[in-house]
Amino acid sequence: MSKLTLALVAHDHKKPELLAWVKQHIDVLKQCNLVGTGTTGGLIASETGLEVTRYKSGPLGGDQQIGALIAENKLDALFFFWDPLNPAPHDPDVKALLRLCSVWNVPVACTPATADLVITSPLFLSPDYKPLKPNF
Ligand SMILES: O=C(CO)COP(=O)(O)O
Repeated sequence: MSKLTLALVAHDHKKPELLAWVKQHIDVLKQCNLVGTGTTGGLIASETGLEVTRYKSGPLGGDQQIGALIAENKLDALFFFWDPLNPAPHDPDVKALLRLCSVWNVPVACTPATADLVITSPLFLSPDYKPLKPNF
């Protein structure tokens, strides 16, 4: 069975929440290929020992690199704890990344509660479950 590829991304004020969530679900996450934006990926790798492929930091293009994975059908889910209370200089990139999840029907969780529900779904690791992909 091929491993799922998951992206982990958090804005600065949300990084502690994402780190706590990763630690809580480490047994499932260990079974997946993990990618992340630069700072988030580095933090998760150093704090948990998980292997994380790191792209550029979000403001420097990391969100767009993850968006490219989605457009190439190489990402199975995005866990993106974005910050609703602080403006980001790269807000258009954030919006573009979330938009591509909708375009390509990629599961995206933006809060710990949603992320809990996604990762504990019986469908999550099921080899029989493949989300429908649009037929462009
Ligand atoms: O800005 C981000 C997502 O929009 C995250 O980038 P970092 O992981 O490099 O902080």
